[in-house]
Amino acid sequence: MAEEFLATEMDTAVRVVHLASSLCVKVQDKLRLPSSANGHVKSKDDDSPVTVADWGVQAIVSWVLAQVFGGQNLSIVAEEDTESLSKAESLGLLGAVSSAVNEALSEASKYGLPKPDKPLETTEILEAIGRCNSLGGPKGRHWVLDPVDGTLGFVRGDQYAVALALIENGKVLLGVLGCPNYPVKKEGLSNGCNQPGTKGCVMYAKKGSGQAWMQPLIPGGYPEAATLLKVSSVDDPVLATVCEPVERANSNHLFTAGLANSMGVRKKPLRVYSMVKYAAIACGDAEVFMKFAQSSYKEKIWDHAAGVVIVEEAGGVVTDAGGRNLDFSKGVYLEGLDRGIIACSGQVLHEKLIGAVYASWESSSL
Ligand SMILES: Nc1ncnc2c1ncn2[C@@H]1O[C@H](COP(=O)(O)OS(=O)(=O)O)[C@@H](OP(=O)(O)O)[C@H]1O
Ligand SMILES: [Mg+2]
Ligand SMILES: [Mg+2]
Ligand SMILES: [Mg+2]
Repeated sequence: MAEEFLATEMDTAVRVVHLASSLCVKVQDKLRLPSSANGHVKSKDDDSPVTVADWGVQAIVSWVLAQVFGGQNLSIVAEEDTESLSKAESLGLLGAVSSAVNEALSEASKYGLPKPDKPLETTEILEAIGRCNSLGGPKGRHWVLDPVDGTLGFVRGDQYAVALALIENGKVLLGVLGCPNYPVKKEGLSNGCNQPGTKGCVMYAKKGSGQAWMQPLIPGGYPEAATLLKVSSVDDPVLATVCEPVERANSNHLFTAGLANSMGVRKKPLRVYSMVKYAAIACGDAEVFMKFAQSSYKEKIWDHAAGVVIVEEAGGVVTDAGGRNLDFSKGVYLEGLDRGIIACSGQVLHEKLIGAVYASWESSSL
């Protein structure tokens, strides 16, 4: 019998996101200790934070993908690089990354993944991180990774996500989101996620399957059960929950409040770090997600690829503010994006929101 399309890719991606999420949980716990907080976080040139977890996840995902699919023709587009980590003054940080990576990889077989014969040397870890320097593009297969999305949320002990997607010829074929702090609902648990009282899940979907799935995160291993995800059936804006980025610098809160108000939304917006916003739409906890960054900012593919396919396969709609599909074929950036990104649980809310965008744009340029 022919193997199911992308079966190995999907299986590997889901398993490695579980493993990566376990690394993040441990690092986030350590960040709570005042003694290690500073040593595990660094500022990038744009003043955004990067942590042991960002580099650690990028290293293990890259290493596992290379083991399973061969390093030769592997293309990985990912957020982090090795520049600051390779500097002499970063020796302590590199040591912390190395410990986190080797601790996680020592558990890899519990996740059904390959495991190194001996702990990886720091040179191998830097190589794995540095290999993820592909620029993507319109042709061929590219893995797309945001090792920690919402790093600000991560360092603040809040929501964040591990996001891995596979793009082929510009289309997102599969997406996986690890959401270690996502509150898994009781209703979800009754359907097979049999870990009462836990938080944390991994969501995943394959393009065109019409299905999106959620597994609980379980400590130290890979779960048997998965639950089907479905977007909310609410299409009345009065009942809808709108989510958006926490930081004003990342999305225009005033503009989105105006849009929400004009489409008839009454509830206060839910401000959540990271692609957990896509997760909330996919599993029916929210109905609308909007992000309107400053016009000088170019959205990156790793901030959206996994979330978009999961929301779409769970029954939702994701477009730019002009109603067009996001274009993942142009390299690292979502080139040609019209103003902002909107994701809705269904067509009705989506049409109302697009209408509100047009009305507001016309009135603002009068
Ligand atoms: N100026 C600006 N405008 C818009 N977006 C930006 C900007 N700067 C960064 N980023 C990217 O936003 C990612 C975090 O988005 P969030 O939706 O999680 O924002 S927020 O943290 O809740 O405010 C964040 O992802 P991570 O770096 O992976 O955390 C960035 O890729
Ligand atoms: Mg990100
Ligand atoms: Mg990131
Ligand atoms: Mg970042």
